[in-house]
Amino acid sequence: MSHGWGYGPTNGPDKWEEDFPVANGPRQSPINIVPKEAQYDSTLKVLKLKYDPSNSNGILNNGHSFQVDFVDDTDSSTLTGGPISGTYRLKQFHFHWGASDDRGSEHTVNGINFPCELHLVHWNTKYPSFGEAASQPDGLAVVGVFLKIGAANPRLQKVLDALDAIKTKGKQTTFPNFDPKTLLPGSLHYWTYDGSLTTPPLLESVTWIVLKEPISVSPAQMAKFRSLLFTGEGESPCCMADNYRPPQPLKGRKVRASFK
Ligand SMILES: Cc1ccnc(S(N)(=O)=O)n1
Ligand SMILES: [Zn+2]
Repeated sequence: MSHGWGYGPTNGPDKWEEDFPVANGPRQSPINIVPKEAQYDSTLKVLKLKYDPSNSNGILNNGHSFQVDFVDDTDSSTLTGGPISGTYRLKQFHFHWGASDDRGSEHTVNGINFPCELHLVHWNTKYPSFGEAASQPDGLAVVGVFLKIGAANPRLQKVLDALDAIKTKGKQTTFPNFDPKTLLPGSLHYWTYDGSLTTPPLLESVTWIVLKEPISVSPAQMAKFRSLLFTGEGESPCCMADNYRPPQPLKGRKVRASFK
């Protein structure tokens, strides 16, 4: 790719291997999850997510999605338990979504797409920084949450109300006192497998933890996601949507389930 990666016909997921050959590696993400083929593992622990709302810092349109960044210089917002050992700190959360409600998630379940998927990105504190951790096979843990069309989700609204201030690429604003725990479903039952970042540099450093239960999002709220732009101020506008990578080959990996 002569220009930066993206989701268009000339720089989208099928082209990423040109600059990021790991795109064809053995543990790429996302994947299609087939519940009947997932192995129940009774040794998997309960997920423990402990988030301090005062750690939420800012919200940024990065030109591929938008992300809410967290102060991660202490162990005040962490993920422990589940399939991981040790302590992983929350770095940021972001979403992937479709131009229409029939697509948008990265992971699929029995080949079914959801309109949107939330990713909460955490890094292993056995490494000195997120950047260091991202290059290690056990460096990152991402919790994935599906969003399903239904009633408007009041917990999502605070995030969506901030999007008017970050419409174009590079715009950011403050986003204090937000508890990402409010975005989680009632059940923390999950599937887990060894994978990668789903956007370049596609590093194979992610323990994926995909929650079985979706949270709701209304059609009007989905329209809010789609009101963002991939493009910067003054550029010809391109609506931010279809910012998802399709499922990748499993290549012999096992998906485990924390539930029967
Ligand atoms: C922080 C980060 C970078 C790239 N990709 C991801 S993702 N989509 O795998 O969570 N997260
Ligand atoms: Zn993501």
